[in-house]
Amino acid sequence: MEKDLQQYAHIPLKQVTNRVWRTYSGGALIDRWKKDSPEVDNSFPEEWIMSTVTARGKNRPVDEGLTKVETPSGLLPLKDLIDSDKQLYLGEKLAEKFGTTGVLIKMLDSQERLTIQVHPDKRYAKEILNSSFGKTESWYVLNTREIDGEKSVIYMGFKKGVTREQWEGYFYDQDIEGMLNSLHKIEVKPGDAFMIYGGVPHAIGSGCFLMEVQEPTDYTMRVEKTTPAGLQITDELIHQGVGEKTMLDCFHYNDYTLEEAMDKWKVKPELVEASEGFTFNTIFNKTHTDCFGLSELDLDGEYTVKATGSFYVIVVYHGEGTLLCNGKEYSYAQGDEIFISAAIENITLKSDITSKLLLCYPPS
Ligand SMILES: O=P(O)(O)OC[C@H]1O[C@@H](O)[C@@H](O)[C@@H](O)[C@@H]1O
Repeated sequence: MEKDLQQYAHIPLKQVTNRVWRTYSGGALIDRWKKDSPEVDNSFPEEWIMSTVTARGKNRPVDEGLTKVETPSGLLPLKDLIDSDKQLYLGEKLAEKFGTTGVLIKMLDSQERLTIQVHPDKRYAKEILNSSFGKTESWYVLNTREIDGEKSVIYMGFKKGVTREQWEGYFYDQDIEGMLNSLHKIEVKPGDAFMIYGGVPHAIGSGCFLMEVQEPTDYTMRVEKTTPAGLQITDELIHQGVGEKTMLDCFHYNDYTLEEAMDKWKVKPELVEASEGFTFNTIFNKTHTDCFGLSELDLDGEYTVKATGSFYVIVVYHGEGTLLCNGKEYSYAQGDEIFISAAIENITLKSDITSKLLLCYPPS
């Protein structure tokens, strides 16, 4: 069996749709991107991509969040393939250092504002949650929609002058307006990119469709006990079992002006390479974090992606074409999520329809 599973490290692997339950509603723009109809907003507003992480929700299926990929012998959990030969699938360095992919990728579409929250940094994750990963994350805005006349915004970081004492007061009083007013509110548009480091308070507003590349955990500390739509959040989802006091330690109580916050966390995509048939931009890279990376390839022709020694993931935001891998041609189309294992040498992408391809990378 192990040997059988190893053979799939030499072909591009596409995953099947993998929607995950959350406390907020959304997802219609994920349906649009996937060309699924009808386009509906419901409690499955996230698509988890190449995930070997299970989602933390109350009374949810035990394997929720885990990716299955299409292989010539049917659908198989990505985790089983990787576990059959970590070096082959992940690459030597990752196999040794983490023994897992080290990254989680998501498409997220909010119909309502998400609750105000924070994620652990590595130190908190280790000391409090006994996890070698925190949940530093990144948002690359792909599309926006106005909902009930509200522009698409995000909330990020404490405003200048906000103190821990104030924040704790708002939490114990459940003063949501007080909490929202303590954070910078930023209108977003497609192409905007933000790093959300562990410890930084944040909330995604309604009408945001974004790609999120992040550390591979589902640790979210929520400070709102009722969601904007009125759903009661259980204690477990508020503090992940560590208690409210320790939950409040997860925040970094640093305050910034809006300008400082934007300088720290808003990321400008940078051109790496361009020719007549393609433009290759880096969005998130080593200058922002060593936890993951994201690049964007706009293709109207041909481009060869060079092997890096680690696996990577191609997400087709739009377009259509072929992927040449180990002498064989495969097709790609909008909505595809493709795992390219470390065992695969260079691949060549050729577009039939102008394409936007998002390349997601594991820790460097
Ligand atoms: O707290 P809920 O509504 O479940 O949302 C949790 C979501 O929050 C976002 O800010 C991101 O961190 C997502 O990765 C996460 O899934």
